[in-house]
Amino acid sequence: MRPRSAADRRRTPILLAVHSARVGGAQLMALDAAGWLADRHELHIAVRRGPLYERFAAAGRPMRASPTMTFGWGSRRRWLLELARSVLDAPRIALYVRRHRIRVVHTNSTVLLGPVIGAWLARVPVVVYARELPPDRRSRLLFSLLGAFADTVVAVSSAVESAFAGARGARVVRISDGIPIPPVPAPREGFGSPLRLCLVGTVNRDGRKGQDVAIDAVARLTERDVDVRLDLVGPIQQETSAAALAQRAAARGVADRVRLAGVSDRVGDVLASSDILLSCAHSEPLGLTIMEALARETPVVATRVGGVPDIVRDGETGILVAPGDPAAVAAGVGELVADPARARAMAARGRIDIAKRFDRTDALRALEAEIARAAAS
Ligand SMILES: CC(=O)N[C@H]1[C@@H](OP(=O)(O)OP(=O)(O)OC[C@H]2O[C@@H](n3ccc(=O)[nH]c3=O)[C@H](O)[C@@H]2O)O[C@H](CO)[C@@H](O)[C@@H]1O
Ligand SMILES: O=P([O-])([O-])O[C@@H]1[C@@H](O)[C@H](O)[C@@H](O)[C@H](O)[C@@H]1O
Repeated sequence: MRPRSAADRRRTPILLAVHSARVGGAQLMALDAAGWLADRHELHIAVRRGPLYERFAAAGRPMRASPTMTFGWGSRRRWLLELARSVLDAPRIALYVRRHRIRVVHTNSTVLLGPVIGAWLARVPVVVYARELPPDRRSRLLFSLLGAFADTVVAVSSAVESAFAGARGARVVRISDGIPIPPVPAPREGFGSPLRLCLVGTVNRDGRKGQDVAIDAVARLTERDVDVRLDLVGPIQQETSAAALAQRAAARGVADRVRLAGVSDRVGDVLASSDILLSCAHSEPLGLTIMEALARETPVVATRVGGVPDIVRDGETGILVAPGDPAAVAAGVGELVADPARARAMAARGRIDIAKRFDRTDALRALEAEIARAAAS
């Protein structure tokens, strides 16, 4: 057997638990962290099957995933069942942790409870990345449990940090997710005709990303004779939700202007070729697509919810509007279109600001430091 080198001894055995392998911000950020941690440590990954599974499995040693909790919908009975399943999974995790001498457990989402209790049972620290906002009382209870069992809670924004304000036990720190900053784009002239809007986000049953509001905003712009197209890009979780959006566009008379594009693995290109990104979320813990748009100097109109004001400086780097208000979204778009030079200047300032505050490497280094801190405790 090869003697362990000094570099090997510095490699900490870490178990990363990921809540799903579907395309979504919390999963993509976990994938990025997995690559970063795997280059520097011994990484084990608990993740279920899904479109991103192979990429996770390539980064670390895969193990069976833990059950998850759902947020904001479903019956009380279902929630209790999920809670019971999560708790019952904890001994399996504890056994794995002991057997593989794991030093830290890291979870990518607050919907995972089993690995947190499992680590506690095995007496190793847990670092929870909190990327959600609790929509109801049950989720707040879940946050209290996480706060009690975790060693460190990493909150992705000030809004998420506030949701852990009363948490007992855990150290709560804020590390916003970061993105790779692309090269400065070629200068663009004015806006396109038709005006190309896009909204990037999952189509799911709770309509959290506000695609409905974006469609209604398109209808209002059309009434004002603005020739506009809207691409709704993102995985479609329920066909019924997608059908409801298509129906809405038809009912507002803008079916030919709205396209449900489905999931894309080239969101950067979509953003770079759009005139304006709309972020119409009703609730948003952070909002990666806003950063991704600004990093490409694509102007942004976004709802003032959750962590979004952490990203967008209203009137300086983008336009913030009230949630659930299509007229306000349309007015925000109108404001940008009326003054393309100002819109470009805002987006250019946005790029500089994003590069300074939301750089991928800075975020990953900060996370690794928290994991190292926990391991040393
Ligand atoms: C409701 C909720 O909990 N939202 C949070 C969640 O994920 P949520 O899944 O809502 O993530 P975001 O909207 O922030 O980001 C989605 C990510 O998926 C990518 N994408 C999207 C569509 C597509 O077709 N292809 C694709 O690759 C986007 O480029 C982006 O990188 O974690 C993010 C990361 O902390 C936070 O910013 C969000 O506030
Ligand atoms: O449901 P799903 O698409 O697997 O996962 C979702 C993620 O995409 C999102 O990033 C997370 O914050 C949500 O709470 C949710 O869990």
